[in-house]
Amino acid sequence: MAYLLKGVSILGGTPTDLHIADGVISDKAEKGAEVIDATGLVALPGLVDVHTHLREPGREDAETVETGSRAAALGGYTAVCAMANTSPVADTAGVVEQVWRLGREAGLVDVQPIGAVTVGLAGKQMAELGAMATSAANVRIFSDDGFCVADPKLMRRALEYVKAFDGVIAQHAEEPRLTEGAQMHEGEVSTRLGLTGWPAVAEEAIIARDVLLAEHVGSRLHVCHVSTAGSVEVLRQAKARGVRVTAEVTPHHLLLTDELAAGYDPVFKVNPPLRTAADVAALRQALLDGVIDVVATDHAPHAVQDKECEWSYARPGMLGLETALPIVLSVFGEKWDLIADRMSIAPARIAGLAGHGGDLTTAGTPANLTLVDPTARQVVDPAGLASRSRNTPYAGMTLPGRIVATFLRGEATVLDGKAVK
Ligand SMILES: NC(=O)N[C@@H](CC(=O)O)C(=O)O
Repeated sequence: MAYLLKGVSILGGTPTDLHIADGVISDKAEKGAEVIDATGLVALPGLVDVHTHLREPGREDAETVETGSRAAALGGYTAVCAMANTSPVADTAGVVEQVWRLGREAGLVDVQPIGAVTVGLAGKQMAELGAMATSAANVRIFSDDGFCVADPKLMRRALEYVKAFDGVIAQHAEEPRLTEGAQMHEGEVSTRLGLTGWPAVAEEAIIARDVLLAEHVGSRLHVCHVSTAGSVEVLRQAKARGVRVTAEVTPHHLLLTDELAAGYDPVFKVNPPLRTAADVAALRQALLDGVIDVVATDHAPHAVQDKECEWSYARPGMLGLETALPIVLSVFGEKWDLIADRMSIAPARIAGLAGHGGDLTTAGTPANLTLVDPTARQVVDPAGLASRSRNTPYAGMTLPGRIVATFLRGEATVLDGKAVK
């Protein structure tokens, strides 16, 4: 299939014609190419999410690789990294290969499995990292996300181990003793509501420890869902010293605050919790500065019974894939170079996904891209989402930026704002 995107603006530049043929960007017109009128549309390299929960195997009632892939494509993504906290846990070559195969069968985005750091995410014994790395799934990111690798000796060994294949440990930074029973951010609002607090220092202490460990062993560390101003300062100092650390922030931590817990609606319960307006401001600045490298969704679908219940019983987590770009656009405006770097180029580099985050002006680049109408406004309707779950914190909000089309290796996965399959 060949396409001609007529009058498209690549990263907000002067309108031009973009040719796609044989899976790549082409420098010449192809006979019989399907013409898409792209006047007013912006082309971005396909978005890449380094932190997605797809729930398969085990919780197919909340999401499957296929439904999550469809949500991703509709959100402008061409690749997602699937977190390991499935059931069974993705801690063996067998499970990561299963997820990878399901992703290929769905064929809507590249699904790159993340492997667990420890067996069963239990934090006791290192999983078979080497076997996962050399499996067909070619795992490079390892994470116990949902849980912190709290044991410093185990963390050190894991960091050392992945050096052999240029892997990276993605840490869920949460000191477990400091967050026992935690329900929301520890601060004024938690005191007022009488909910047990999750103090900022529980995140900052682990990041501080881990950057020192990564520095000591000369290995790569990635910090998941950074949520506090203090964490930003720890990262800023570590990067200034040359530590090999990268970090992500979620769309929800760039927009929402702990005040939302006041209504006790569990849709706003998430881990790490929503923080204060001062934290939100620091995270925004850190993304602009590059102290935080990427926006990652932490797309965390949950079944109705796990969310529509009492706050303290609800699972933490929010949907993210279908709203990430609109949220980032609403926060930063049309900063296309920033958006392309933080949502595609840098995440592709961190995850080692060659072929994603490429230069759309160069012929031969794999045609992984998305077309956005920045002027369109859409009201978020949970019932209209492609995800199998409904736990979006943005219901009823009007957001800018409609994803019009997405292409994976030159094949449309989304056209006219609708999934092709
Ligand atoms: N981010 C979340 O709030 N939830 C994650 C895991 C976790 O980090 O707790 C999930 O898998 O649901």
